[in-house]
Amino acid sequence: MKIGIIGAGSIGLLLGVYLGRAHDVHMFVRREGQKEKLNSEGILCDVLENPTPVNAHLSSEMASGYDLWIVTIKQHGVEALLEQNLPTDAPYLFLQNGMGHLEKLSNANISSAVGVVEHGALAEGDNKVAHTGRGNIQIANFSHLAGEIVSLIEKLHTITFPFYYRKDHQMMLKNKLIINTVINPLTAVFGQKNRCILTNPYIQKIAFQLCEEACGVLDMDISKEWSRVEEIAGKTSENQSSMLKDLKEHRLTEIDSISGYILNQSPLPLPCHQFVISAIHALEYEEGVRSFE
Ligand SMILES: NC(=O)C1=CN([C@@H]2O[C@H](COP(=O)(O)OP(=O)(O)OC[C@H]3O[C@@H](n4cnc5c(N)ncnc54)[C@H](OP(=O)(O)O)[C@@H]3O)[C@@H](O)[C@H]2O)C=CC1
Ligand SMILES: CC(C)(CO)C(=O)C(=O)O
Repeated sequence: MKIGIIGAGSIGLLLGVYLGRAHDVHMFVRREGQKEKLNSEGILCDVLENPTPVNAHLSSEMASGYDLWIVTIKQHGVEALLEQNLPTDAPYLFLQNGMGHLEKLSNANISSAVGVVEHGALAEGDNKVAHTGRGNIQIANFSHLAGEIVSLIEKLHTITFPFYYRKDHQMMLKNKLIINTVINPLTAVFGQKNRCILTNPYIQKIAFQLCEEACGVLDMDISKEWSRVEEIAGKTSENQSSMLKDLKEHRLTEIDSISGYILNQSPLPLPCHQFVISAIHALEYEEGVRSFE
């Protein structure tokens, strides 16, 4: 397949390095320097022997003639991307954490699928990625893709880099959202690795309260979801969450489309969510990436 990947950060590079071994992969980036590096050196990954050659372009150069677009930019960039004049002859796969993008997608004139990434990845420069946690990517139809999605997944799937089909996009994204709304803000506020959810009883207590609030809003079973939070915190215990990494690298976090999404869905006040959102905004302010509104 001819695949366009929009965004070459941690997840974009990870997809590029694996998919580029079997497909004609084109990376769409916004910096000329990154484009040149990708074109001349390909993508390197710590667990793969050779670099994967790819073609790179500026994202302003997106054109028709592709079989699939994969969007790996952060949530807060999705709106601006959708305002571009996007090619409409191929489907789009959106891999963002959170659920803030769904409303924007339902108003866009494109066929789309949404997915959750259960790999850990860390960009180490413009064309290098560390594959820090092996997992899979789950995909569900969002709009106008009904039968097509299964054959897309069959083409993308390999044993070393698996893709799976999920029937219900809401359930898939809600499961991931609960994990992110509990683990991400707490690890970022306290500057701790994911294991703190299990090893620090004070943090664990707040984590459980966040989980309870989120389950109430999303109508999920607290005991099942809490067990999943514990399981993921255990499996990723040595990871720094993406929110903690964003703050350390002086970038805006995805707090508004993760925890903010849950708060906005709730008819009742959610004190723990309200607090962690304000705390992350305060940390973003200290990093110089948020102004006071
Ligand atoms: N990293 C991980 O392990 C996981 C991440 N996710 C999710 O995946 C998504 C991507 O995360 P991640 O890869 O970590 O994020 P990164 O910040 O590492 O990468 C995002 C990339 O998008 C680029 N970008 C932004 N806007 C545009 C644009 N308009 N055109 C082209 N490129 C653009 C940025 O470019 P520039 O460098 O120029 O700023 C950056 O390289 C997020 O929603 C995250 O929550 C989910 C699970 C795990
Ligand atoms: C699962 C988890 C919490 C792993 O770090 C993640 O998705 C993230 O950091 O965004």
